Amino acid sequence: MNAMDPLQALSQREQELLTTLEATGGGRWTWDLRNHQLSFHGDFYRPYGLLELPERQRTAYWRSLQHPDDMAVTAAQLRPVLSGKTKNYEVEFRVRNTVGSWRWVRVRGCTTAQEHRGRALRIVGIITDVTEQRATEEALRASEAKYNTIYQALPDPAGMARVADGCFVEVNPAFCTLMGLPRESIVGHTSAALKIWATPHERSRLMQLYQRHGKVDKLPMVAQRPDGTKVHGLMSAYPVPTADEECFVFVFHDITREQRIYEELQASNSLLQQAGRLARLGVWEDLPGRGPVYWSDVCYEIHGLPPGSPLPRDYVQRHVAPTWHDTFRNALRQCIRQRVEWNLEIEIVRADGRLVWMRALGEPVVEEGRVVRIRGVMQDIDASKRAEAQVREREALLSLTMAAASLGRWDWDMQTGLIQGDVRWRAMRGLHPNEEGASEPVPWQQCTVAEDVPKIARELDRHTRHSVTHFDATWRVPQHSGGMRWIRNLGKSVAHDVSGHPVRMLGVSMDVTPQHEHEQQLHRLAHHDALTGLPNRVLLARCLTQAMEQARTLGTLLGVAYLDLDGFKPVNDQHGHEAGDHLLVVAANRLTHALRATDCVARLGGDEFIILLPGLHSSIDCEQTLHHVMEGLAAPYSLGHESVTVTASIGYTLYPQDDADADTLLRHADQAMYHAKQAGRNRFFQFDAASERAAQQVLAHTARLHTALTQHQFVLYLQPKVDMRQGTVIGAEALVRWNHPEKGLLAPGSFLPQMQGTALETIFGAWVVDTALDMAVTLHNHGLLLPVSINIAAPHLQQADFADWLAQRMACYPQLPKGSLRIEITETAALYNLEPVAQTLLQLREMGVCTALDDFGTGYSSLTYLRRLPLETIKIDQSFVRGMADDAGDLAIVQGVIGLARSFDYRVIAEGVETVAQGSMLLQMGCNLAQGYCIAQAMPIEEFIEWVGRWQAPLPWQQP
Ligand SMILES: Nc1nc2c(ncn2[C@@H]2O[C@H](COP(=O)(O)OP(=O)(O)OP(=O)(O)O)[C@@H](O)[C@H]2O)c(=O)[nH]1
Repeated sequence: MNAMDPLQALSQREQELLTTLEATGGGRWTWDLRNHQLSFHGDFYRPYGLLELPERQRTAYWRSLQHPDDMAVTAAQLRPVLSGKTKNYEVEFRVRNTVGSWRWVRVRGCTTAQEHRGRALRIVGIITDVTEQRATEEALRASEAKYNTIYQALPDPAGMARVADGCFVEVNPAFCTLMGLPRESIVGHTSAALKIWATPHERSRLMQLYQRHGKVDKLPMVAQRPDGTKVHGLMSAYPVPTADEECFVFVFHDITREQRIYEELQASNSLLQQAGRLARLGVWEDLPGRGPVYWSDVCYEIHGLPPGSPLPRDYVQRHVAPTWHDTFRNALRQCIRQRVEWNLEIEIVRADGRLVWMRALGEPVVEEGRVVRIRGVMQDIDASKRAEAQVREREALLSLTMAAASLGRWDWDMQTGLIQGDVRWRAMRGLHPNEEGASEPVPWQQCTVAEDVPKIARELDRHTRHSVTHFDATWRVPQHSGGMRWIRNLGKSVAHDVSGHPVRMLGVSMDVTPQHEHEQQLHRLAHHDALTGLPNRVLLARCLTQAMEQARTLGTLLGVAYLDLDGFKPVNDQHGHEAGDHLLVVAANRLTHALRATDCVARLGGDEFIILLPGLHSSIDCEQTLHHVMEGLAAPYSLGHESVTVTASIGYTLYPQDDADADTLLRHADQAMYHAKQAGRNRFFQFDAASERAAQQVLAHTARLHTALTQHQFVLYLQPKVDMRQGTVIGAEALVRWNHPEKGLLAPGSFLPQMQGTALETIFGAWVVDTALDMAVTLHNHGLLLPVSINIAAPHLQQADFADWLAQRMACYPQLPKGSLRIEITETAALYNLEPVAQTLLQLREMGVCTALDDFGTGYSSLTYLRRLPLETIKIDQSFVRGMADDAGDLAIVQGVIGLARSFDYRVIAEGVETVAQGSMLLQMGCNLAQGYCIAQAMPIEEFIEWVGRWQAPLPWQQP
């Protein structure tokens, strides 16, 4: 190279620099501040149209091209350069080129000349277009901001770490939040130091995979927070190229929530499984054309297969009962073709061959318009199905039974009071099954007659309060035909409200009309007399109780009358029993007609009736009615061609004047009736309380007598019987005395009559016999072979075994010779049936016991007795003996008796001989035997023995 002069070299150098500058696209400028001259060099200024302008216009034009927004910045940058504060100047601003586009230019300048105070005089510089560079920088800045935002806002923990030591280089806020640490505490530390992983093994696993594959993709890892809680996540790590050291960026995707949902799902799935097992509900899945692909354990159990065993390929063939093959296949087919759910109850064949009922439900699973699966549930319903069948069978049986028993069924809504029943129930109501509205519920009150409603309401009320018991009510149901049926209804509550009251009752109805009629008939029979139809004793008792209560309540009198027909027996005897019956029926009718409707007449039996007359005010009221009754009864009764009359004897009493109980009232009326009979019949008597009291006294007296007997207060005295002519003692009559502890010695007249007809009479008789026999023995022992006579009451003698009984008594005294005991029977005593008495007397005679007829002449049947009884002696009654001296009649009787005795060949003895004259008269009439005060009074046996030894007959008797 040739050497150049320095100026040439400098100019060349300048040219080279300018060329270099232009090659980079830049331009050069020079600013002469002294001359305010701005010079532009280079092609750079061409696109701005500057070089085409004359030199002097260029500065202003250039300024006009600048963007107004950048003016202030440009000026601000320039100010310190101009003032000389600084020499270098750099500014970027926008300039519009000739096509109107804004271009960014960077201007750099440097002060090359200054005045002495430092102010710039000349500045030179270059200008380059930096539009592209700024665009690139701007894009980079935007990208950086974008990524930073993502990085910062990323919800997953992320960061960068060194591969070499695992130190964290950068971490995002999510990472800090996860760790609960500030960024500064993390960056620069290793995961091991921070104990980020649940186990050290976690990190080594991560690093191994990273080393092996150069990255890690979604590795499941478990991190832990400083408080020890575990965080499940998926770790991804990628290498990041950095200048100086090998790093990787990582993102840890927190899957705690997913994990929790997964675990919850698993838990609920296991719960579902458990619920399925409990409900015997199995879950299954089928693939179309392939059959089952999944069965839960319950499905296996239902089919009797061990859980987990291979699923049956030919399910229908193997496990669906043949009768259900078509149904089941159709359901599956329709499910696939028409995408419809199905629900079947079918029988399946278990592995052990047993047929069981199963319910199966299926639904199609559609994906991309195609049924890809069928899933569903199955349930073992065998038990309920069989129970259902049993219920159906029972129901059928019940229906059959109910039909056979003609029972109707009903359902009673106790809240609304509506009742609804089946066909038979409706038929009982007289409704036709096809009748319009027949099956509609009706108010229960419409099912019966108004009279029965209160009774049913009471039963309903009772049942409501005690619903454990049955509802049981019988009511009447009117029929269209006009009749009435009796329907019994039995019910049981089946539902209750909160307070336990029944709200619904089910029950049955039965037609009990025949039973009811039968019952009524029985009731009639039980309470009425079959012959007359009048109330009987049972119904009377009820009526009487009611009438008594009514009388008490109303304060009126109740008449209770006892009526017995007079002379009814002869009607029977003469006209026959049927005629008697007819008369009774007519009499009953007459009685009914003679009485008021409120009165009551009942038949006790035979010809006895009771009349109840309520609402009376006095005995006059009662007697007026009874008069009327008697008149009615006394009218003639026609029996066939004949006509008879009967009368009535009535006794009555008035309640509560006679304040007795029902039975006693009847007894009182009966007693009064008895008195009416006694008084001659065809009359009525009111019950007399005074005579009742007297009767009571008799009873009390009898009791006293009984006590006296047991306390040995009775004694036998002996009254001698003598032969007046011979002056000899021929025997003694034992006469009883009561040695009364207070009243002294009482004669038999004061106590024997009260004994008559009572049970005591016989007991007393036994005592008399025993005592008399004792006395006979005593006499015998004293050498006195005298017979002792005792008085025997007719009832005692008439006892069937009297003779045997007496023989037994006498057998106790074997030492007594025959004839030691004699008996005397009073003819006034009623000897009804003479034949047996005659037999007894014959038997006695054989035993050596002779019989005397006492008080002869005072009775009516004396002659009959004499003729028919085997007697030995007759005794002339003392009343005739006492009167024979003054009364021709008595004398005639005495003579007659003596004559009769002679003709019947009886001995005759006179009683009550009180004077020697009477004895003489008797002797004259041919009666030698006598007893009486004139001879001796009755005396104790000791005295008697003594008396016998000293007695002598009065002289007049001894003369022939
Ligand atoms: N025809 C008929 N007679 C009966 C019936 N029941 C009882 N008797 C008879 O009725 C009679 C009633 O006897 P009494 O009352 O002593 O007969 P009476 O002739 O009225 O006598 P007094 O009552 O003493 O006046 C007896 O002969 C019974 O056999 C019956 O149902 N029909």
